[in-house]
Amino acid sequence: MTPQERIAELTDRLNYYTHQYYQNSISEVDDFTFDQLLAELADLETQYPEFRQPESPTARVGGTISKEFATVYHRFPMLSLGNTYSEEDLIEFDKRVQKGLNNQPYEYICELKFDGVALSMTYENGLLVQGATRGDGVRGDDITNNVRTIRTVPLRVVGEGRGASSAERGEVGTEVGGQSGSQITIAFADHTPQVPTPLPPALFEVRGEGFLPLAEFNRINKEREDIGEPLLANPRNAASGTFKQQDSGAVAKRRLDCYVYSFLSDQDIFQTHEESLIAMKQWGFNVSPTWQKCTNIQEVMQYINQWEEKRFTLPLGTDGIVIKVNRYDQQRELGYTAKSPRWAISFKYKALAASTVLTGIRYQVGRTGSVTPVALLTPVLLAGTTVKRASLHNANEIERLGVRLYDTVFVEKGGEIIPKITGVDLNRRTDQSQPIVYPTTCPACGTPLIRKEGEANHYCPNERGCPPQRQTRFEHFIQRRAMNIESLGEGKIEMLIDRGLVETPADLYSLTSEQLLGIEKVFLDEETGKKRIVSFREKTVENILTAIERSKAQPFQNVLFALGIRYVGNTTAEKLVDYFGSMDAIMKASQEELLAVPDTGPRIAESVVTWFADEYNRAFVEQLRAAGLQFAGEKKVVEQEGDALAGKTFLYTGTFANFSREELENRIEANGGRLLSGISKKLNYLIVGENAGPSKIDKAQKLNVQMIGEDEFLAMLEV
Ligand SMILES: NC(=O)c1ccc[n+]([C@@H]2O[C@H](COP(=O)([O-])OP(=O)(O)OC[C@H]3O[C@@H](n4cnc5c(N)ncnc54)[C@H](O)[C@@H]3O)[C@@H](O)[C@H]2O)c1
Ligand SMILES: [Zn+2]
Repeated sequence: MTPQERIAELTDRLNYYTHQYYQNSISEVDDFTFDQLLAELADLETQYPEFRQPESPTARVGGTISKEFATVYHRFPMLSLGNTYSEEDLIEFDKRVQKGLNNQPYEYICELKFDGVALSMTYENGLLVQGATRGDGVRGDDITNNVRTIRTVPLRVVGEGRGASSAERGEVGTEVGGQSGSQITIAFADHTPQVPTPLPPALFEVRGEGFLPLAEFNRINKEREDIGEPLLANPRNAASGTFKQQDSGAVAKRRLDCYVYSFLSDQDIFQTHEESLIAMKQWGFNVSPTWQKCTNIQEVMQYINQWEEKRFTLPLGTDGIVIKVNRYDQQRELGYTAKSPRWAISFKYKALAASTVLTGIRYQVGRTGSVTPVALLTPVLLAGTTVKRASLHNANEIERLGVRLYDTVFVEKGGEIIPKITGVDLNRRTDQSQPIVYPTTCPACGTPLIRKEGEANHYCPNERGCPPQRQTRFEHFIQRRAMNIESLGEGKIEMLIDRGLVETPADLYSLTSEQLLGIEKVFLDEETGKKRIVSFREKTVENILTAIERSKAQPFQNVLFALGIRYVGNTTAEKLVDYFGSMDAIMKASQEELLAVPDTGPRIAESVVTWFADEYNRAFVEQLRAAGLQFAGEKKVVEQEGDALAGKTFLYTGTFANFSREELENRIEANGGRLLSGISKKLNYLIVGENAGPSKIDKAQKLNVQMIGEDEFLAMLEV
């Protein structure tokens, strides 16, 4: 391949990855590979500037704007950061800074590089007036409504100091619990203000990283697994996808967070970046306490080393550190390239890897029957924890890696809690290695596995008889958000099933204390080899039976969720109850009727109809009814106000001064109108609010749908 061809190829490939990454929140390659290809392209372009493509990714900020949101122009460009993976590069950077500043003294502020989505937030007279994405650096998407859902982003900034927290005072002992099981104590640097904190100016902007906390990411995935939804790939892409959603109600359900790391204003109220970090914290912004001032590059190196492993204890994913020249006048002196500031750089950690032997594979069967292979490894130390397992996702992944049993494999720890296998050390493959034969039958019950068109996972179709599926169906049923009988956890269900006391969760309601008293089982912890005895003593039995009895009062919405219908999570259950009001109405509903429920698509509708069509499931439901569970809820009654909108269909976009989304929907229905879920020829009116989505407006124009404002809508109601 000639350099010219390689340049063209790299440009295309990198632009494609960039599009996938920013537009579709998908990483087709890992960041290290991406950065290497980008560096290769930059090198080639320096050598052969004549072949440089006009759309080269080397001089542009990666993202773009999308049609779903209104476009905003940034007051100050939102740039990228130069990045490096080596100490040598960092020393080079330091030399450039030194030279650029003509050997004046300077200091750095080091921060963690948070792995999420860059956000810009503008405040006017203390109020949050705009939240935007970085976009192409010049223009971004107006996602104000989504940014407002972040609880740690103040909607209003009052200039009073909030007083320093213990972390800011540099006290040791703040606990950060990102990793399951381990609590590490971290000492943060001293962030005591050196100068009095000024009041915030009338107009200013803060920038930060919007992220999905790891705990939240895991919670969401656990829920998705429970109802049979595909899992989110990683916290960064999940955060990016969430910020792009239109429905800020759905965004609010994922508890996003934001660490703020930069301040911009026309007024010079700070001399240094450090002052701004301290002040933003005092004004009520969420500033991570992990930053530190370093007086030379050696101290920067120490900071880097110090955080290499410790960063895994933080509540979010981080992929490196960011080094910034502290003084603003010096930042100005150093200036910018087209893509990034010359006064800052990021140092990215190479993913922490270790090599170990794959000793076996355990195939786990989930509630909805999906089979997931888990790699069993010879224990190895990685980022401060002993790793014995790694995720392998599915059969495709095993094939992609070409991994065999007893191979030496590389395991890496990225942002996720469970490490993953990233490759095979072929040099160390021995005669002992054996191909992995993916099971064709369920490892738990022997039923032949099936694989649905287009799905990566294999399933065990024996929903009823398969022990782990049965077990997890109970776990689903007793969880707090369902029937709330959590006192049955810790192996107790297994014991009841083993004894033949229960077959389905409905059988719980006929348990008696005579049946339970005295049951005992010894559990052996595989990892520690410790024994644990669970026995049903008088007190335990009493607690369990009381909890079962009490669960009969759980609202209908919880009961519907507890049934364990695929794709029917908590939110969907709530919507179904709002719409139909009772179990009988839902059981009778046709696919079409179900589709009329807000946010219910064909996948859910089909799943509900199929589930209730099954006699076994219906018998289960009847048993629950006989036990006295709540089978009806509050149907959301829309009190009719009139019929001014009768026969007319509506859809809305944007936000409104007089109504919330819900109020607007209620008013439409209360006046005889009907809400549609998308723009089609059937739509009569599109109500356009503030920050309306341009793509909806485009489509409405094309289909000649009448667009009205909030006032016109109100006027229609008056008739
Ligand atoms: N895997 C892929 O397919 C793929 C595709 C495109 C880009 N990428 C990744 O994205 C990177 C390019 O993205 P980029 O241009 O956003 O650069 P970047 O992510 O390397 O650096 C800039 C960004 O860092 C973030 N940041 C986090 N903590 C910060 C802090 N304390 N201070 C300042 N900024 C902080 C900000 O969001 C800022 O916009 C590449 O290096 C690559 O790793 C990956
Ligand atoms: Zn099975």
